[in-house]
Amino acid sequence: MIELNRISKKYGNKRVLSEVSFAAEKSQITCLIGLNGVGKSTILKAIMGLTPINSGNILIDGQPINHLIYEKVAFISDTLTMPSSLKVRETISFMKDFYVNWNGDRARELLAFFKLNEQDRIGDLSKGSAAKLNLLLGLSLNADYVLMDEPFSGIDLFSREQIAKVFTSDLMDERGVIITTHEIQDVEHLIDKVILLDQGAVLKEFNTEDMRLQEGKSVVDVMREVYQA
Ligand SMILES: Nc1ncnc2c1ncn2[C@@H]1O[C@H](COP(=O)(O)OP(=O)(O)OP(=O)(O)O)[C@@H](O)[C@H]1O
Repeated sequence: MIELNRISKKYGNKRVLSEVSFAAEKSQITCLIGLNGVGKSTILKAIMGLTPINSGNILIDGQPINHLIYEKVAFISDTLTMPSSLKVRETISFMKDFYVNWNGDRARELLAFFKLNEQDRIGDLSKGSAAKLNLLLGLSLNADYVLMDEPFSGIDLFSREQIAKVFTSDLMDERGVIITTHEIQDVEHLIDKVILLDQGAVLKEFNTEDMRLQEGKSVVDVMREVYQA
């Protein structure tokens, strides 16, 4: 389980996160939702130890963040950070050399599933193909948890459907996933838990199935209630 306990974060004098607490469990997809600038990416970066927090703590399987984080947690940011001159094949080869937990079979599987061409240069990839490659690179790590920042951003309908399919495949089986997205209708049926954020704080947290069964409300219904109140 990834646990955030009352974490707060300031950039300079600007408070971005205020005592944020939630837990994301294995075998579940937890979705962080909030308007632009509410602090979703900052939360993911804090979990990865990429940005220091001012107070609170983060535990991964009961342990504070340590140097083994990259073997336990894969972080798929919203942009592909590989040099544009590299080919897809070279990028995959780089990952294989760099990460001890690289899973070559899974990479080949995803390469075929996304119909990516190994000979294409990163700089020549369309936005959708770059997002798919980014996903491939993150999901080909044998990590217990996957953090995804806006995997659907600016991507066409069919590519979004293809990416959403990966969420229900055995690639995700036991993993704990935390995703941020504005494209809630693409993932509504896939997510287990929602954390609604506003001004750096948790406004509401709920299990999507319980919400449907007990109150007959979709995620969008709850968002309307909460944000338009
Ligand atoms: N390195 C930084 N230095 C200063 N301020 C920052 C930095 N990174 C983010 N911020 C500010 O922190 C706030 C939260 O940013 P963050 O990127 O976490 O929001 P977000 O919810 O992911 O936004 P979006 O939905 O637009 O991706 C914003 O006001 C942003 O301007």
